[in-house]
Amino acid sequence: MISVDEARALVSRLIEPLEAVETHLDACLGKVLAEPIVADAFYPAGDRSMMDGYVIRNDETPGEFQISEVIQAGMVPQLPLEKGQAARIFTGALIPANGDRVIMQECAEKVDSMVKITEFPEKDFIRRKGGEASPGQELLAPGMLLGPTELAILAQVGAATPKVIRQPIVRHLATGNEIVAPQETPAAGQIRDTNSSLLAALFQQLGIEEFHTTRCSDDLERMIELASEPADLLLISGGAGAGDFDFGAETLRRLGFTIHFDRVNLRPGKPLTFATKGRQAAFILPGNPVSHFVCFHSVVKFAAERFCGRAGHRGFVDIELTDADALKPDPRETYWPAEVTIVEGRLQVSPKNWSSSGDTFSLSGTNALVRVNQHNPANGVAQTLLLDLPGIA
Ligand SMILES: Nc1nc2c(c(=O)[nH]1)N[C@H]1C(S)=C(S)[C@@H](COP(=O)(O)OP(=O)(O)OC[C@H]3O[C@@H](n4cnc5c(N)ncnc54)[C@H](O)[C@@H]3O)O[C@H]1N2
Ligand code: MOO
Repeated sequence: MISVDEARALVSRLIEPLEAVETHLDACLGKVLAEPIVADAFYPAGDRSMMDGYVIRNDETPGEFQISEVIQAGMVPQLPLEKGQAARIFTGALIPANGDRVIMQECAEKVDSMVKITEFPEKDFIRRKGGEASPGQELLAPGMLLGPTELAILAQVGAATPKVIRQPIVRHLATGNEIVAPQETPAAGQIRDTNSSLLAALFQQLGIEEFHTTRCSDDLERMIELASEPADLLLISGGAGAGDFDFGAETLRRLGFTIHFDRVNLRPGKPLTFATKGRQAAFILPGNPVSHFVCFHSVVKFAAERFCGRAGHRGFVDIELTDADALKPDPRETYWPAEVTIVEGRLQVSPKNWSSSGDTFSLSGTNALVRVNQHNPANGVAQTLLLDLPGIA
């Protein structure tokens, strides 16, 4: 049985980021840049006013100035400033030739075609040509995760179809004769399928658009047929164990996958299985929903991130624990569902009360996992994996 860290190391070694594809800017949020982005020009392209006001020369003293022209943002100034002149200017407009400083309109008084300026502030209120970037300067490096601010930068330099790493196509099979759709009423012995909704939402949260899910009975031939559909990442829910009707591993073997591990020192989620075939990867996730949640956050998410070219951090942070007795240690490394809240300006983590890995209800409000080794965390502080930030809607 391997550790979670060993499982992640194998996943990292065996999964390669997918190829780069030109993608429209509107579809780039959450994707990883595959090329350097450089400035296509000087930014700003010319000296620009930072204020609405009047632009004058440097060799002036306070007094009255003749207004030479009106320069709106988007216009090209027509007249060089002569001594004794001021041009009316607006925020973002180009500074005319000989213009050295902008006086805010609050410090000026316009009288007909003249403007009276009694005082010159120290600051010139001009954004200088090339002050923010010069042509060819690298602004975004390959490998960068594109968030809203990076999209603004791409837009500014006209990179409307940057190359980003393609996202994986994820195919999910929820297996089991006992599972029925959420809108159905289960007959005796049946249960509603919760894992498909859970995984679909987790991949949606990850920003992965192509998540295809199908329910399937414990029927090896049917599982092979469905698992042969095109996918970069194949997920089989249930059938991870060694029971007579656990066909997950056999499905993968029959499709030519190599199984790299089928047991992880993880609670819940011990029978988590990982396999690859060429550049394809597959997991069999133990059927219980809490196991699904934990397997996703400890290993499966990391695999999806690798495909996307993301770094896949797993930053445990030490957080004050409210109820250490609720944590029941086990020989396996446990990832305990928990809720982090902000109490009087500090983070606190409260373990959820879960009785078995089938207890979906105990996951309500979970936004963190607490790592519990052989013993309960000492000194009231728990190693906590934040899945979401508390207090952010
Ligand atoms: N003799 C042993 N039995 C079991 C062992 C073991 O070591 N020896 N390990 C246990 C552990 S730990 C786990 S975890 C499970 C793994 O089971 P499987 O992955 O084979 O999953 P299933 O048996 O198919 O299902 C387990 C459980 O989850 C329910 N389930 C399945 N699919 C769904 C779904 N889509 N939505 C909601 N619930 C689902 C299923 O009905 C079962 O109750 O094996 C233990 N047994
Ligand atoms: O590994 Mo199982 O997921 O504990 O129930």
